Amino acid sequence: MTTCATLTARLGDISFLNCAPIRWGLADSGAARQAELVSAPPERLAGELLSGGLDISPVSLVRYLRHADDLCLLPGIAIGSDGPVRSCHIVSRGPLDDLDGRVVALSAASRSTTALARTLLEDAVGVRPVYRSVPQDRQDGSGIPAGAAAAVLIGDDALRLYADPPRGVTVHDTGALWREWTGLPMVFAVWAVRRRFAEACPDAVREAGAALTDAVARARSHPVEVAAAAARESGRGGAAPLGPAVLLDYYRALDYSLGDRQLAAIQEFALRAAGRAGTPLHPLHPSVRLPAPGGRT
Ligand SMILES: C=C(O[C@@H]1C=C(C(=O)O)C=C[C@H]1O)C(=O)O
Repeated sequence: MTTCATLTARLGDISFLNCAPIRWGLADSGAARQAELVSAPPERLAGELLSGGLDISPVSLVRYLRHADDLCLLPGIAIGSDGPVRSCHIVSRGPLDDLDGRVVALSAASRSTTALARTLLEDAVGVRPVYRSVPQDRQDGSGIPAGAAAAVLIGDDALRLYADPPRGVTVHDTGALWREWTGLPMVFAVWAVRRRFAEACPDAVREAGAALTDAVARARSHPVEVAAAAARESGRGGAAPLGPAVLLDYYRALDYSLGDRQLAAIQEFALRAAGRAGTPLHPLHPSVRLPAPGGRT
């Protein structure tokens, strides 16, 4: 049985710096003290959400589009960019049009960027690489594993490569490539709600949605504090810390909104990337609407 209480939804949190502003905003408002926040990489969160261990979580856009029958889209919040995103890349040792027949390593941590990169390489650049899935943490300093000519990677590792590209490696920002090709923003991740939880506890969902959009607004109005907090977070676990200036630029590039342009971009992505994500992608349908208070839509 599902029990409902305000802000007791089990909330996922992507353990990358892309969600540091949201963590900051939830701490600033005090919502973080009430909510149960589970931090993990996006694929682990998707597994937890689909198996019922979480109620609401950010997941890769592809995960949402694949499972749109079981998930609702939380309105008003996403992770995307209108142009360069700085943390979702194809990294290569040569031009992208040299990748025909060569091995491109795809980070197993990503579903959206890997499908986007395949679409860009095959349909915009016009090459047919051979793909190999690799755990992202096995990639070496260049981001490109032995035997591969290029790699697709996301998150903090990708942001580090962007901030300080190794010699001989070119970083191709997939948000920028998608924008050049389609004129549209890209949505990499959305917040999804288990449909059964949304139907049973619409008020808890609305409250969690309000807390998250409020967290984004708070972070947006304190960019310097957010960048400083994220810079401290970036050095945890022995990683080389990123400077606040890099993070300030990163959060300027990231767009946490989900408006009409982003919804149109999701439709376009679902059409263009169909077949590159392993399983069919649902186009957006009325299921994006949350159930109305007191009943189903
Ligand atoms: C901007 C990012 O957004 C993300 C990209 C994802 C993907 O490619 O599947 C999934 C979740 C987000 O973490 C990033 O990870 O750098």
